[in-house]
Amino acid sequence: MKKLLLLSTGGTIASRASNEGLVPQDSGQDLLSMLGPLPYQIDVRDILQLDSSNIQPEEWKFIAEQIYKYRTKYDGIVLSHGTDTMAYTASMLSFMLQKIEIPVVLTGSQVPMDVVLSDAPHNLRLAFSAAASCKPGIYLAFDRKVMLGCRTVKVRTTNFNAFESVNVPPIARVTSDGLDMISDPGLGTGKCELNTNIETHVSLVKLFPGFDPVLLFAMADSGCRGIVVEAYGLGGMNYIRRNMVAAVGKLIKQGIPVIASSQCLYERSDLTRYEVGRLALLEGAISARDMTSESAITKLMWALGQGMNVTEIQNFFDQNIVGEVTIN
Ligand SMILES: NC(=O)C[C@H](N)C(=O)O
Repeated sequence: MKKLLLLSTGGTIASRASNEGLVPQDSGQDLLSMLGPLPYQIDVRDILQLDSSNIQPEEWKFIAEQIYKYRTKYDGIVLSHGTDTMAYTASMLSFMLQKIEIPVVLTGSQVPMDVVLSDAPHNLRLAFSAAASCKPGIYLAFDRKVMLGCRTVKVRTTNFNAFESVNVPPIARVTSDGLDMISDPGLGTGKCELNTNIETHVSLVKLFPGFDPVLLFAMADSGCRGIVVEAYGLGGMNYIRRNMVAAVGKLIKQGIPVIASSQCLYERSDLTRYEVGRLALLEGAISARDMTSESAITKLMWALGQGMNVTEIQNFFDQNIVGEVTIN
C-alpha cells in the first residue's frame, strides 16, 4: 500500500461558514474523515490554517521546507491549499524544490468539504491517486485533471473547472478506466536540493493604454529589483508619448531585469515579430515566451534570490528549468 502524506494549509476546502464569511477551520484529519476510506496509508500534518489570499513568500518557504523534510518518508505528498493563490504556490514550489524525488500534488476546492455537493471529495481523491501514481514533480489536481503545477492558472472564480493547464496538455485526466496519463512531465531526476532563497521586491505590471512609465521608476526607487510587464499580444510596448520601450532600457541599464510576458493567456510572447516588440528586445527586455505570469514572476523572484545579474537572468529565462516554458 502506498504511503502518502497530507499537508493541510487551509483554503475553502477546509473552511466553514461563520459571521465573518468562510474561514478555514477543518484539520487535515477532518478532511480525511469526511472523505471516507482510501486504499492508501495516509498520515496527516496541519501546517497552516489560512485562506490562500494570505499565503505569501514566508509561507512558500515554510511549505517547501515541510515537503523537503518529509519527502523521503513517503511515496507522495498531497498539499491541500486555497485555490486563489494555488497556481503561484505550485509555480514557486517547482523552483524551490527542483528534482523532487516524489510526486507532490496541490489541491483544494471551490466549495467547502462539509457541503453536500462540494467538489472537495473528488479533488482530494484525485490528488491522492495522482500522488500515488504520477512521476516525481509538482502538480495541481483539480476537477478531474492533473496538471504540471508551473503551467497552471486559476481561470474561474466559482465554477468547478477553476484551473487550466496553459499551453501544454494536462498530465492526466480521470476517465472511466481510472487516471489516464496523457503527457510526460519530462522532468529530470536526481537529488532534490531545497533552495528557498528568493527576492520578494519585484513587481508584475499589466500594461494598459495610458500607463505612465514613470511609475516603473517610482517602483525602482522604492527598492523593486525586477519587473514582469504583461505587455500586449506578442509582447509589444508603446513608445509614442509615453515611452515604455525607453523606460525598459533605462531600468535594465540600472541592473533591473524586465521580463516581457503577454496579457493573452494562451500561446506565447514573441518580441521579434513587430517593431513594438523588437525595440523592447533591443533595449534588453527578456521574453517570457509561453510562461504563465505566475511562473514568470516566481521564476524572476527565484533567479534574483540566487544573486543572478541581468545577463544571467536572461540566460536563465532562455532555459526550461521545471517544465515552465517551451523553448523554440
Ligand atoms: N476556493 C478557495 O480556496 C478560495 C479561497 N479564498 C482560498 O484561496 O483560500
